[in-house]
Amino acid sequence: MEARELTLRYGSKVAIKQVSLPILEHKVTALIGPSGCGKSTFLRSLNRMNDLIPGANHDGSVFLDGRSIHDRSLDVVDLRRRVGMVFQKSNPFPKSIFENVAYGLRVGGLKDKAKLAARVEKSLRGAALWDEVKDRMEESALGLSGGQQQRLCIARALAVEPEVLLMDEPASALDPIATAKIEELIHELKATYTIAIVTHNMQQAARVSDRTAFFYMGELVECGPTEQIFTNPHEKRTEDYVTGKFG
Ligand SMILES: Nc1ncnc2c1ncn2[C@@H]1O[C@H](COP(=O)(O)OP(=O)(O)OP(=O)(O)O)[C@@H](O)[C@H]1O
Repeated sequence: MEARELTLRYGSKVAIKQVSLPILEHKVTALIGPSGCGKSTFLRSLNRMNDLIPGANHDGSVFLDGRSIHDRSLDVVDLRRRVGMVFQKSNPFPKSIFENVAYGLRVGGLKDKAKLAARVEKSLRGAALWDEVKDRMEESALGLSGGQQQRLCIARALAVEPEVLLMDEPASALDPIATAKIEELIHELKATYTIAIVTHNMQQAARVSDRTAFFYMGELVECGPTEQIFTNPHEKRTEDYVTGKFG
């Protein structure tokens, strides 16, 4: 995926300004920066989730496989299937574990029970949750722990076989053990998926990402290999942020 000179406004308020940023295939790109700098806005622009916010409007483009995601002939539902999203707070449906993962498949028209079961199992395995839930598939998803619920939401996103996964602070509500599991999972998922992740936690960005993009007041200050951004950034503002001079 690639954003080119993307500007997004809420009404007349500019949230991100002329951001050009590639999200490289099979890599993890971390979006960092102080609160309100536009990280989530940028992330939501990648699958047009901002379209759902009244007054949101944009200039510039986002390309997926070389095609603009704002192309009139593009089906937004299909875009969101290809570019899935996991939110800060896990949001399982008040349904069984099985039905949470099967949901998108049923909406997509898959009815065959054996095929549904196979896809649900594959997705739960992909989200490193299968062993913990395989004997309780009919129980309510709301009975899972916070970390399990978040992995269930990841399984739900994986079930419809996306190409890109957008994660908005997926571990910020979790304890250190559950966080470590999510980070390990992100590492495994990048073999199959392209990932963009917003995180407030710089150690987490350093641990999970290949590339890091630093945003400040709606602008992309710089993006590069994570190690370079943390040890040898080109911009003074990046250095000040990653060394904790401001937050
Ligand atoms: N729905 C909205 N309506 C109006 N303004 C919004 C909306 N969502 C975000 N904003 C504004 O856009 C700017 C960027 O917000 P955004 O949430 O993208 O930043 P962020 O870097 O993700 O922040 P945080 O780290 O605190 O989540 C902020 O000034 C914010 O107040």
